[in-house]
Amino acid sequence: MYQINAIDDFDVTEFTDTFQLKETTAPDAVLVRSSVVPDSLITNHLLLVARSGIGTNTINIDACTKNGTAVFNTPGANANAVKELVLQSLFASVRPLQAAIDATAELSGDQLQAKAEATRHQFVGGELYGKTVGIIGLGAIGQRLANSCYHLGMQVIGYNRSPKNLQHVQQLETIEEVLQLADFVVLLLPLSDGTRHIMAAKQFREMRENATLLNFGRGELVDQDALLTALKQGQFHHYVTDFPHRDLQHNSAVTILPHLGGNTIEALSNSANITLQNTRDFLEAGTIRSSVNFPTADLPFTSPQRLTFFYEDRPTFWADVTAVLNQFGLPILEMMSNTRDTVGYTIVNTNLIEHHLTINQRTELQQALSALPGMIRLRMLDNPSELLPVLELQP
Ligand SMILES: NC(=O)C1=CN([C@@H]2O[C@H](COP(=O)(O)OP(=O)(O)OC[C@H]3O[C@@H](n4cnc5c(N)ncnc54)[C@H](O)[C@@H]3O)[C@@H](O)[C@H]2O)C=CC1
Ligand SMILES: O=C(O)CCC(=O)C(=O)O
Repeated sequence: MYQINAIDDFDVTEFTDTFQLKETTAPDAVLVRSSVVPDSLITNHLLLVARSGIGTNTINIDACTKNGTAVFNTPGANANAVKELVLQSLFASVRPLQAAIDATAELSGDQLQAKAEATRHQFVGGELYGKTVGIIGLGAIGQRLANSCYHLGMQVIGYNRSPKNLQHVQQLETIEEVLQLADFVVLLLPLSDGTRHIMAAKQFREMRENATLLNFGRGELVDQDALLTALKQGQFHHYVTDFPHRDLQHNSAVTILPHLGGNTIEALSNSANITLQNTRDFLEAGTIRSSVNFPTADLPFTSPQRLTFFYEDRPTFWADVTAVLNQFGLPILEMMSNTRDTVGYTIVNTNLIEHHLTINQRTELQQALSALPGMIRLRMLDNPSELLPVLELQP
């Protein structure tokens, strides 16, 4: 039974046949929402970290890769939720609804309707129709947002590192070009070394005075000191962020939400289900779907055992593995292999029993494979399927 450390809340009721939750310091797997995964949990035991959500900036991916720990996320699972919150924030940017609601609640006595209507001049809003929205980051959320804004009658411009094949968005070559034209700038980028402070003093100078910047990507995409200076100097009008920071509080030019983008019943349930399924499939079968550091690999588990290899990709690696398997007389019944950047991942379906491997030989096989240069993590898995006959190893 695998030991899982759930840093945030997860309902694992349906998965208790494979794993149990335990607050151990050396878990086999970590489940996490947006909390930081401490490096201390990245021990030899740690097979995977599963992030319920898309952003993996709270996980030390490099350390996980070196440790042979797969990191999973849930691309697209909360994209609609974030899109809808950005739309809600765009509408809230042009119509002062909350102030109008609060003021109306304060009114009392007779002739309420007449009194309320007399306040309307204070709450005149604007319209999104015909305005220009600039979307920076045209991934799962950005694309959905672009379509919705187009259908609201907005001019939609955008920027993505690699241009996308999209209808309804005029893609520009630089962020600065977007900033010069947009009434609303929406940040929907992941946080990485390449995107940290992607909005800094130089970029704020390019923005329109009436513009609103909406940051639903990550707080650190914005250089906060430069942002506060730019707002003070009136370089742009308003900042809406989903990422609270105390230096942003009590500033009438800033609206702060408590990281609500993916916080809908639907998105939370989509993300958690995918996370738990990814976790079970990897623990039981070594299957890799939507990992940010392992290559994708999905091979039906049709054999009594399988071996999985995560390794530094080098030309003779596979010849070395085959030589060891031959030495132990082990067949490769089926295999699937894939690479990503400098690493590779291979699943080999095999049969240790039919080939009369004793428990000792099984250990020797594991040791010989683990010792191959470049091997980061080797796993030997028994088929969990109840349909296969129960196999007994000879002592
Ligand atoms: N506020 C919230 O609750 C949520 C925030 N997010 C944030 O939004 C980000 C985007 O989410 P998705 O659209 O689902 O991810 P995605 O991976 O589908 O899209 C990200 C896009 O950014 C582009 N990109 C990456 N680096 C870039 C750069 N340096 N310059 C320009 N473009 C670049 C990629 O090519 C991709 O098209 C997440 O990484 C996360 O940080 C995501 C979900 C919820
Ligand atoms: O709602 C959450 O837990 C996190 C959403 C988010 O920021 C993401 O998916 O990257």
